[in-house]
Amino acid sequence: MSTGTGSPARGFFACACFHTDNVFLRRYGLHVSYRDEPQLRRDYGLVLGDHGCRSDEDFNAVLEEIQKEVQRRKQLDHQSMARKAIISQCYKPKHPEVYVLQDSFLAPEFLETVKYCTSQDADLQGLLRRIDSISDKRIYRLPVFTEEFCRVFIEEMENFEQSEMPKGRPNTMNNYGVLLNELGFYEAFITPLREKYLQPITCLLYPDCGGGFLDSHKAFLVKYSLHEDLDLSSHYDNAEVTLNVSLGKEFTEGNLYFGDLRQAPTPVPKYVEIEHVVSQGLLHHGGQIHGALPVASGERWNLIVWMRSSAVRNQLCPMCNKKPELVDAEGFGDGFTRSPEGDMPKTVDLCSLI
Ligand SMILES: O=C(O)CCC(=O)C(=O)O
Ligand SMILES: [Fe+2]
Repeated sequence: MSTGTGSPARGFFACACFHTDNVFLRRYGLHVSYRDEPQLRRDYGLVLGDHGCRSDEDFNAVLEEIQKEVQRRKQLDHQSMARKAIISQCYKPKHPEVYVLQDSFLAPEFLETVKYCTSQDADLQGLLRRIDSISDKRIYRLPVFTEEFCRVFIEEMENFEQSEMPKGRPNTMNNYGVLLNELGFYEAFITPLREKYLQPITCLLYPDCGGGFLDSHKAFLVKYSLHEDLDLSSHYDNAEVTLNVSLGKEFTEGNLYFGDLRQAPTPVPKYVEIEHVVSQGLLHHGGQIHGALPVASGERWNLIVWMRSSAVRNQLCPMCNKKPELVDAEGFGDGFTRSPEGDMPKTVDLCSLI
């Protein structure tokens, strides 16, 4: 199902768990699932207590936070589409040219790597000679954009931020940043970036996790500064493969850290800390537990592309670990499709990483 032609995405769904699972409680830095109050007390009473939620008042505040978040999620698609319509009618871009991906935005080394990956004799060993393997966790660093493109792209995002346009937030954990779908960046930028440039690379790096069968994404910018979000709690992405590109501007600290795969947590996780290199990107498995340390000064902007493979996630929703219960959604939804039983591509060996 390609949308590389610029036609809107069709036939994608979300999983019903979006309305119940992985609700982030900011003040305790915890993710919880919620069905009703007795279930919350039963499943999380102890761990909430350990995190300082002790009085009835604390517990009621938690309940209120969860109900507000669930309500927000129920209205999310509708509100996002409404914002997108207003933005497409009323927003005046400062740099309209950045909305259509050009080779000139991309680092020459990245273009070379893509060229290699699309050549007939490309293999993993050859690719690994061209990109940096950062740890044994299958995290890789590679140049992606030119520095000039990063500068202009952030300028465009700041122009949007300073405009009167309605703005959503990237996810429960990031309060600042930009949802690229609402700004109209998918059709001519993110979709071709995924299909034409990233997939040849991820196909070699993550063949066991749908890296060769990516068919949708969620893309956004995150922003950290002393007056806004400082850091990001530990989490895994709703993605098979994630691209995280450092765009600038000037900042200190704010390193990323990576632990185990969500499917294989060890009793004492070993973390690897990774610095940002402006204009370079990291590719990692979406299920790798990770977070970001606080920035100490300046402003940090990163482009995040959560890439999804329906062939993989139709079997098991990564957020609830069950067969997905499909619910209608706008656009790419959360990347699930209603596939006839057994249409999984033969070569995808369902993330057998346990
Ligand atoms: O802060 C970052 O660069 C990482 C963001 C991230 O992991 C996410 O939004 O999923
Ligand atoms: Fe993440």
